[in-house]
Amino acid sequence: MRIADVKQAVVPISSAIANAYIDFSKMTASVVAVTIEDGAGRRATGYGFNSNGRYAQPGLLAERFIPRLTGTTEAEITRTDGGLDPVGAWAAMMKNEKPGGHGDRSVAVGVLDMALWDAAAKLEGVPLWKLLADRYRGGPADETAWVYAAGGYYHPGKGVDALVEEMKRYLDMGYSTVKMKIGGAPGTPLKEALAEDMARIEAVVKLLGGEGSRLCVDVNGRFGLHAALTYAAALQPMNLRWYEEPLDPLDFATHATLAEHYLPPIATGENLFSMLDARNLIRHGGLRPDRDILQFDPALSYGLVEYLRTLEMMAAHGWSPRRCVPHGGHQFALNIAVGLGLGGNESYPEVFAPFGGFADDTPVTDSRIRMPTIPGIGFEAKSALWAVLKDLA
Ligand SMILES: O=C([O-])CC(=O)C(=O)O
Ligand SMILES: [Mg+2]
Repeated sequence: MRIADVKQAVVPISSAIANAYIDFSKMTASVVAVTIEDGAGRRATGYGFNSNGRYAQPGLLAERFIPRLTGTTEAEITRTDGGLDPVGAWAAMMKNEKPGGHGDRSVAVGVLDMALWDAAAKLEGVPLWKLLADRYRGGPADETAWVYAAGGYYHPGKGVDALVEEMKRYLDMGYSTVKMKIGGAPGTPLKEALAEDMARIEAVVKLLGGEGSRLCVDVNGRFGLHAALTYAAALQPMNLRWYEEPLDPLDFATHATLAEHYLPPIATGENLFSMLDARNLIRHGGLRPDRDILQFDPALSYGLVEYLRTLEMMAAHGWSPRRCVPHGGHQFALNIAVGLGLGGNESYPEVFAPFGGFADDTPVTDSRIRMPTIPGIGFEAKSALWAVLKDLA
């Protein structure tokens, strides 16, 4: 195995939407193409990108991670069975990086890691979900994955009617569970903000036939403990599917306090970027392995090599992989969900195109989706995304 070529580019992933913490008017993503030669005359190009919510990392890629990857030896990136070894590539990329302080470096490594797994599966001629089930699960992959429609963003002039219309479109597409943003009126007195959000939530729950268990709400880390508890008291009787990122993602003790007072599921983790951060959440966040949801996004958090460590850590703490529903709505996490038996995956039917969304011709039925069978992650089967990636290599 030899790294023949690595290309990178920065592309916009911007739109006029906002959550409670940021707007996406200037959001960018890094995309990479990594070409591998296997020494037996076969070549494969894998592609990677960094999900949404963190910006493109061209400097880190150009200065540190691409040179380390192209400088790897055959032995470092070849498995004993002859296949490409993303684990060895990961170790080479992380040489001379101190522990802790993950920041944006986990994004740069995650982009390259995605491309390496895409290439590894292509070299073996199998879809990534199958390669993962074969290498790490020792059993068949799941036949379908549970997916839910994430949206409900703030948008200038968007009122309750437009929110309900949006959610109705998701139901018409085959999703039965949806997610909306809340907590997006900072500066408004808490009582008024809560009243406004409860009107938005109740309108969507009404559309869902009164079933709160089909709605997730996402605060994007905006609340402090007082606001989180005030909302929790109002939300608890609605029995929502989950209450997401109510608090700062790294404030573990405060999560533990909230979890003592809010009984239905809490979801968090999309802004934790390493196995060690995830372990701190499990150790100190007071989350409950029988109901809470972990949303680590492999594309933002050092890739699948690190995600495998996170799953191992979870197992050691009594957490099933079914508690994981990754953030990001991308095909990489969907392959991981099906191949490794996670609880499902996020989906963005109307935002973050073309990086969000799955292969063409894989319709969602009852909030479940099937995988394409082409080799790799399946980017070539998603025409809008392939149009962005294909000229990179
Ligand atoms: O709005 C965002 O940053 C995305 C997000 O939280 C999610 O998909 O859960
Ligand atoms: Mg979120």
